[in-house]
Amino acid sequence: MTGFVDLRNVRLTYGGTADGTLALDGLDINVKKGEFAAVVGPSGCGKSTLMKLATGLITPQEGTVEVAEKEVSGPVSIAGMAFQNPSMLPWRTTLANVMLPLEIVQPHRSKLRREKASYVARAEDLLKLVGLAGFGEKYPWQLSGGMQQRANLCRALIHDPALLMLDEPFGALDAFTREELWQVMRNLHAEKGFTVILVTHDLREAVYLADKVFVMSARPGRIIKEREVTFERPRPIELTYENAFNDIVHELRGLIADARAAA
Ligand SMILES: Nc1ncnc2c1ncn2[C@@H]1O[C@H](COP(=O)(O)OP(=O)(O)OP(=O)(O)O)[C@@H](O)[C@H]1O
Repeated sequence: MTGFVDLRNVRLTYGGTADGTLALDGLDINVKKGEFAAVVGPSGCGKSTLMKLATGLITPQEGTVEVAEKEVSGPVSIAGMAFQNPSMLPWRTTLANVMLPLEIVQPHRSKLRREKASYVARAEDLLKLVGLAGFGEKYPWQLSGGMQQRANLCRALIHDPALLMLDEPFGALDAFTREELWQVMRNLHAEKGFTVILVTHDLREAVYLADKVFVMSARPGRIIKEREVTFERPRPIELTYENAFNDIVHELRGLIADARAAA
C-alpha cells in the first residue's frame, strides 16, 4: 500500500556522488494519512535530510519520494514546517508572524486581501488552541521561548497543511515547557487530523506523541526499526511515568546505542 508520505530506496549524497557525504542509503519510509510518525536515530544519521527530501527542498540521486500520491519534484505546498528556532520576525506582531505564510502560499495569497477578516479569525482561533489567546498584538520579543514556539506551530498550520513536518521543535525548551507543548501538539493533531513527521532526539517525546517511531541507523541513514506505539488517545502526560511507556523508551534507546556502536 502506498502511504501519504512514501520514500523508497532513497540514496542521497551531498556535494557530488564521488567525494561527497553519503547521508542516506536504501532508506524506505511509509507514513499513512493522519498518522503521527516520529523519527529518531544517532546524531548525524540523516534525520534532517529525510525532512528536506519529504518537503521537496532536495531530491535524491536514487529512489523515489512521493507525498499524497504525487512524485515530489519541488517544494511541497501542502506541508507546514516548524524547527527548533522559531525565527519570528521581530518587527511583526505575533498575529502578523502567524499570518506570514498566507502572503506566500497559494491559493491564500490571492485571497488574503479580500478575505482578510476570515484569515485573521483563523489565526486567532489557532492562537487560542495553543493557549495564546489575546497575545496576537504582542511582538515575538515580548513572548517567552515556549510562547514563541506555540506561535511558531500556529504559523506552520495557518495554511491548513495536510502534512506537518517538525524538526526538533521543542529541543530548546525546559522540561516543563516541553511537556506542555507536547500536550498542545497532541491536541492540535487530534483536532486537525493532519499527518505529522517529527524528528527528535527525545525518545520520551517520540513515544508520547507518535503512533509509530522510526529508528534510523548511523550514517548513511536507513530505517532499522518501525515501532508501533498503541497507547490509547488522548494520552495523559502521566502516561510518561508508567512502566509500559518506559519499556518502549528503553527499547528504542537500546536500538540507537547498538546503531551507534555499529557505526
Ligand atoms: N548541506 C549539506 N552539505 C554537506 N553535507 C551535509 C549537508 N547537510 C547535511 N550534511 C551531512 O549529512 C549528514 C546527515 O545530516 P543531517 O543534518 O540530515 O543529520 P541529522 O540526523 O539531522 O543530524 P543531527 O542529529 O545532528 O541533527 C551529516 O553527516 C551532515 O554533516
